[in-house]
Amino acid sequence: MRLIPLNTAEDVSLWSAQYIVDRINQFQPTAEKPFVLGLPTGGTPLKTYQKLIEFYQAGKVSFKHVVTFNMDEYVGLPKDHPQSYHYFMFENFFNHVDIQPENVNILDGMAKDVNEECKRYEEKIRSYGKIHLFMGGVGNDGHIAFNEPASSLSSRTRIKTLTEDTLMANSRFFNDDVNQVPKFALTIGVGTLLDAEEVLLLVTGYNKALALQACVEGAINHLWTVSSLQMHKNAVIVCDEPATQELKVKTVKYFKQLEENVAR
Ligand SMILES: N[C@@H]1[C@@H](O)[C@H](O)[C@@H](COP(=O)(O)O)O[C@@H]1O
Repeated sequence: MRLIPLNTAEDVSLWSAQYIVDRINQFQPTAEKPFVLGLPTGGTPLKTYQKLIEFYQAGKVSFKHVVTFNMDEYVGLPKDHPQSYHYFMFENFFNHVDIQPENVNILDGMAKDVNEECKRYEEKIRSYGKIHLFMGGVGNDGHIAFNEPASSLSSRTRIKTLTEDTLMANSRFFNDDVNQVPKFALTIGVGTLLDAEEVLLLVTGYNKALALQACVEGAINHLWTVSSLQMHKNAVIVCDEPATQELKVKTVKYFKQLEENVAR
């Protein structure tokens, strides 16, 4: 695991966007050999998307041969609902870059047969071999995608019931009315995420401090599904200073020193 402790959320967005751009450019994607990128929604990655758009506008990256898979989607929200993850992704990212719409994959939360939809999604990912880089955020309770506490650490894409904590946290997008938040979501599994070649996790703000502690210092535990990243061969976690509040000073120092050595 690599932990990159930065100062501000702004630093996290710039670092992560640059990292993604570098990965895409190193890969030199073509129509026959596209770069496969996993993507999250939420407040945390918003600025990363803005930076990616800026890099695209400056001619530093193209998404023409990038295929994307989003992590999750609410059940029962149509694609044009302003709080659906479909809407979020097109509004905040896809509409502003040169990605080909047929290369965008997002779970269909309106599917008649959700189990079939989840199976189809897994098969589509497999048809590309693997996801090269999966960017993610984390919930206050340590959930990754919508893998709520006690999700199996080998789970695959499926429907999940959202916890009270998540409904409360996400009610800020639904007029602060918890009753408007969908109770179910389709989500990639922890196993699906761990299959990616590389995972890039963004963690910002005080309210993520316990989740970051569980991820970096805690034992692997299904109650904090983000801790599963300890089993991944290539997990990079980028955080701001407020998110490190619950980490030991020694832990932060250790990872900072490692990064200084990398830079030299
Ligand atoms: N399913 C999403 C997660 O993928 C996201 O990581 C989390 C945190 O979102 P935010 O970045 O807004 O704190 O919210 C939702 O529950």
